[in-house]
Amino acid sequence: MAARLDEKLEPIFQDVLRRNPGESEFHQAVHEVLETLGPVLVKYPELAERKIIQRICEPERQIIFRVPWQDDKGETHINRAFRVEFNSALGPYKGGMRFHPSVYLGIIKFLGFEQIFKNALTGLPIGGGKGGSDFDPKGRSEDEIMRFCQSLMTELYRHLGEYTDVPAGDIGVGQREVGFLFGQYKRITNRYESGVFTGKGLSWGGSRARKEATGFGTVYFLEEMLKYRNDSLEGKTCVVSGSGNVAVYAMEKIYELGGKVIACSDSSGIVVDEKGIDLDRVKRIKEVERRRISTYADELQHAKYIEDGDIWAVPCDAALPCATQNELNGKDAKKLLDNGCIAVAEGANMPSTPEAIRLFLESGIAYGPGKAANAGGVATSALEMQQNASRDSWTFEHTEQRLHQIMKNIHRNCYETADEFGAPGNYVTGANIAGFLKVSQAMEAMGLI
Ligand SMILES: NC(=O)C1=CN([C@@H]2O[C@H](COP(=O)(O)OP(=O)(O)OC[C@H]3O[C@@H](n4cnc5c(N)ncnc54)[C@H](O)[C@@H]3O)[C@@H](O)[C@H]2O)C=CC1
Ligand SMILES: O=C(O)CCC(=O)C(=O)O
Repeated sequence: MAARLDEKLEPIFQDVLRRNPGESEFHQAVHEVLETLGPVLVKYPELAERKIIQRICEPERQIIFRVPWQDDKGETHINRAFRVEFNSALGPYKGGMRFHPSVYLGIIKFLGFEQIFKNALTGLPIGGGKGGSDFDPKGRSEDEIMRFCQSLMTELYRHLGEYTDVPAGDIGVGQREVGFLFGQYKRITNRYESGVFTGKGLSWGGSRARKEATGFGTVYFLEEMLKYRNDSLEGKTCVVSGSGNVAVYAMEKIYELGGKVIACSDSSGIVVDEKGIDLDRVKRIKEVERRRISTYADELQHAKYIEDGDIWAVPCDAALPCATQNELNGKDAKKLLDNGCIAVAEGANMPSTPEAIRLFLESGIAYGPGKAANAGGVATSALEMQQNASRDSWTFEHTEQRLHQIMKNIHRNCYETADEFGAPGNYVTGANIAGFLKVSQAMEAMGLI
């Protein structure tokens, strides 16, 4: 675990450890936020008296339930699912659902905790929540996935609602799964409540640019960080981990803004293509055929596939971790810095370990933490909710323009807040404090909640 906290914050963290045993990812996420809040308590001592931090660290509600389902052979399986409704001071709980075998309460809690601050930074009326299951979709047929989603929603529906809790996708949950989940919600409740889910298909209430939003937003954030340093993405070499929803559209926007992507990955290995990753090929392999990224190198002789390879060892100007938590550790950070990397923008949630973050901050490179850099996805989800509420459907251009402006605002807010609290250029401090102040002010106004 990272450095000791200041004397007011350390007991709060010790309490989080005691109350949430074994949830290491949640501890990590809380510690990272507490590390930056010292100057806030100096400026606003009343927040400490009213235990606002302790309240924010405790979810408003945690739902854990059984999901029984049958595979194609008739065999019964039991999975566990979660929805952590963390904080609703700013709006209905909002955050994705993750299907991955590694999912347990500690992962959903870390994601829900991050979501509180991220959603506050968007400036839109959304609280923080997250959900998921230890179900592994890999190798499952479409029918099996549908049955699993229907069983999960048969329990979860009673906790959702457009004014209560609004899920979306995350790892292992894309538009197909959102369709199965939303369909079962509609069937059970007998309500076409479009705003209860985001990431929907365009013909049934989805928003244009939502699919692209997280990746595009991450690159807009990167562009802003570079612009503030009188630099740009033009001609920059980038590596992007993952090849899922966030990674694919981050790559697309990098190309649009004049950069070049030379490596991407999946959970089996990495692909390096010095000529520039062929994005149409990646989209076909991943979005249509749902195959491994190694297929890329099978098809293109000049590209290199390295099983279990280390993407952060590929020299680059900018690195975009877009796969999963703790995928970039201290050694990786050192490799990136030694190879001349000047910027890191996180498309994934908490992809860098505390040691990696420390090295990035000490080096003075442009480092954009996930809760700021990847907020474009959830922001566009909130725009989807706006369109649903007004029975409207915006153009791609209009929605993307809104997304772009939101990312510029988030960047400026983080930058200026970091400055104000004595940490110029430190977007971790800026994002945590700006998000925290917005949520705590709303909580204060509502009394002891
Ligand atoms: N989808 C969204 O709108 C948002 C997603 N995120 C975050 O972005 C990251 C990626 O999410 P999506 O692209 O939506 O998911 P996805 O399921 O579309 O893609 C995930 C990618 O990460 C790789 N991956 C997953 N687990 C891995 C592991 N243990 N080791 C190595 N690679 C692994 C997968 O092979 C895949 O390429 C996650 O951290 C998620 O929480 C953050 C904000 C919004
Ligand atoms: O669009 C959403 O509601 C959720 C996006 C998400 O899960 C995230 O920001 O990590």
